[in-house]
Amino acid sequence: MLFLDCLDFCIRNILSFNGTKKVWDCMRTHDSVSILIFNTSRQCFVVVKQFRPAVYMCEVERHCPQVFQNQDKENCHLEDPLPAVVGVTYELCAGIVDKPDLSLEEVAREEILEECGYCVPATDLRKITSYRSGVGVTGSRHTLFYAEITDQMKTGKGGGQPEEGELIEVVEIPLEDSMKFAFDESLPKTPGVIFGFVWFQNNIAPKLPKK
Ligand SMILES: Nc1nc(=O)c2ncn([C@@H]3O[C@H](COP(=O)(O)OP(=O)(O)O[C@H]4O[C@H](CO)[C@@H](O)[C@H](O)[C@H]4O)[C@@H](O)[C@H]3O)c2[nH]1
Ligand SMILES: [Mg+2]
Repeated sequence: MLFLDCLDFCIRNILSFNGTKKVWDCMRTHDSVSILIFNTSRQCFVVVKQFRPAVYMCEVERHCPQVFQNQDKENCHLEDPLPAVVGVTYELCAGIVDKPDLSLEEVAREEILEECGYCVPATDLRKITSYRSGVGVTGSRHTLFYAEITDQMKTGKGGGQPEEGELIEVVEIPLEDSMKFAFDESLPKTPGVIFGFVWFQNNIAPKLPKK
């Protein structure tokens, strides 16, 4: 495959100084977007809670390492399964970029509507920045947007697309609690939540009207 030949060539170039050959497992994934959503009516962030199978499996391994000792087994059966809640994380509203005819802003707009139920014009989305996510395994590009919403913009319930296996709970985090929330390690969350809340403190909070 051209892609792999090219990668092998690059790696050989980088490492040719000592002749080391590097073998690495990579996964090709879609780029993605996420949105830091702030409700100006009630001064709170809107985030989502989702069950993540990979997070759940890490917790299974932490609690019952013996389950993974026989690596050849394709399906592992747990006699006493951990509750699903150990695999649930707080996240920004987000989505994969899998519709080539839509701009990143349009993908973000669709995700806000599907997952959180707010109708935001794509032109109202402000790009914060983009970065590489999952650099150890995937290396895809992730773009972070900021959106302000009001209660009047709520047109649906959100919750994602159950027919695609999505089960999403919409959660509001009051601005005054957001820094404590961001650094509370007992609440599992993505780096995007922490970065987004800190970005807001530096860029938006100083301009908010004083109460
Ligand atoms: N949510 C989130 N918050 C962040 O802060 C955050 N920071 C990074 N990321 C990364 O963004 C990517 C896309 O996010 P999602 O998994 O939420 O993508 P969706 O398009 O909404 O849904 C898909 O996955 C579903 C299963 O959950 C299926 O059912 C759907 O069919 C399918 O389209 C993921 O790589 C995730 O690592 C975040 N993602
Ligand atoms: Mg999503």
